[in-house]
Amino acid sequence: MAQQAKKTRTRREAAPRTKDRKVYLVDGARTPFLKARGRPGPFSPVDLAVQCGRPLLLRQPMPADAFDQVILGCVNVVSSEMNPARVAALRLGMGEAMPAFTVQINCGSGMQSIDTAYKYIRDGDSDLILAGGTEALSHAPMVMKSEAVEWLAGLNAASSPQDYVRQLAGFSPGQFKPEISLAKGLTDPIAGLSMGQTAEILAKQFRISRTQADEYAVSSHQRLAKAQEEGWLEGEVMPAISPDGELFDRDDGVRADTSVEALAKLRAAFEPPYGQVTPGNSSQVTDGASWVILASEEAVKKYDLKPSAVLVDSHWSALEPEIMGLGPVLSSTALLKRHKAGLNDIDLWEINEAFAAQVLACLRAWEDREFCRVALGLDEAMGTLETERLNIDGGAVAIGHPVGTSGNRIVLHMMNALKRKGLKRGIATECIGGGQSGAMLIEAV
Ligand SMILES: CC(=O)CC(=O)SCCNC(=O)CCNC(=O)[C@H](O)C(C)(C)COP(=O)(O)OP(=O)(O)OC[C@H]1O[C@@H](n2cnc3c(N)ncnc32)[C@H](O)[C@@H]1OP(=O)(O)O
Repeated sequence: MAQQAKKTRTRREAAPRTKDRKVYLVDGARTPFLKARGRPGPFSPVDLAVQCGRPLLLRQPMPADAFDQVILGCVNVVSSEMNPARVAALRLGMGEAMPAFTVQINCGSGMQSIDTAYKYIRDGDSDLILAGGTEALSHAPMVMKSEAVEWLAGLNAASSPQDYVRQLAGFSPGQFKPEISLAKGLTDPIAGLSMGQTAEILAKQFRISRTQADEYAVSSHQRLAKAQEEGWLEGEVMPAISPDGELFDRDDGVRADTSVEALAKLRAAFEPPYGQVTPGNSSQVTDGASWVILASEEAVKKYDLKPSAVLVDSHWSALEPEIMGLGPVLSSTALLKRHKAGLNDIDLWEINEAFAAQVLACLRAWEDREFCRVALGLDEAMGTLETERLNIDGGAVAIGHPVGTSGNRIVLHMMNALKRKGLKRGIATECIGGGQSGAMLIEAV
């Protein structure tokens, strides 16, 4: 355990800041997260961003063109919507003069957009930014194998009938079996492991049992079901209406009636037959978008905004791709150290649930003295994070995980949950495929 943690690295600003302005999280909204059900869903990435962006902008006191820029995270950009940030900004009526750019850092994309906005505002470059994440995993394209592309290129380049016939003779139907880009995208190109296999590694290393992972998954569903029932997601989840008039008003992957017994029957998804990561304890493949509005003190005063929280600090870390799921331990511990806080000094935590076993491994890592000594440079174990502080309204196992969106969703939900419960400090953190991680410290105002 300690061995593989040696190569971890954390990032810190190289130059001293010239300005250090307060950055407010004003408001935000998301779509319901819609499970990908084997065919393209009703919304493209930009459709999703527009569905929740429009009601969010309409409830603000300032006009849509008052923003300085739009930043949007998206992993799987579709070719008809290149630079989805700009397409969304224009479709949202933010004006042709609105600068907008898209960021991609796998599952960190929706959090990276917030962090980039935070730094623009903190450093005095902007006053008001719309930062989001969007992903339509159900639209992930099927791609042709490179052999098929080469064969077609050869056919196209044939300069004589003989050449053409020779090329035709090389035809093999097997070359044309499409690759699903989603499965490819969820496989680490360096480690050659699917994201699910990286969770299997953590489950073994930190001795997470199948039952523990399944219990965690059941609790995620129960917490989300309760939040839906109690209306705690109102204002955060905006209904979406498809072009043919179908209304989507809640995260549709929730299974309120699931049980540990039902989950125990599911087959391992990534390492059958003995693996323990299953469809029931993995994050779901979903479509969804989320936005957060960030503002400087000047913008808050100018438009008489009522911010929910202050974004106090952020941190990014990197580690081996094979154990990418441990990333939250690194990035959030760096924040805790910088702010001289322990795990339970933070009122609420959002750790994105890529996999139940991966979240549990993070909790175990903090309890492991040797891991904390070698990987985190601490004398003692960090301790036990009280689970009633963690993902209090469910996580990606129940809600779903549109990869470019989730980092944004957890910050949005953190700011709303702190407000609802009258609590002060929260950390939102997530693992990132490729072996990275981001964390944000937020304080309610
Ligand atoms: C990428 C980064 O940068 C970092 C990261 O976050 S890594 C994480 C990225 N995301 C992923 O890797 C996605 C992980 N998840 C998956 O790939 C897929 O969900 C999976 C391959 C594990 C399963 O896919 P699937 O087979 O389509 O699952 P799904 O349709 O949800 O479930 C199959 C069946 O299991 C059963 N099931 C699933 N969940 C259940 C539950 N909670 N209770 C009872 N039964 C359940 C049901 O019978 C279900 O069939 P129905 O929906 O028809 O009832």
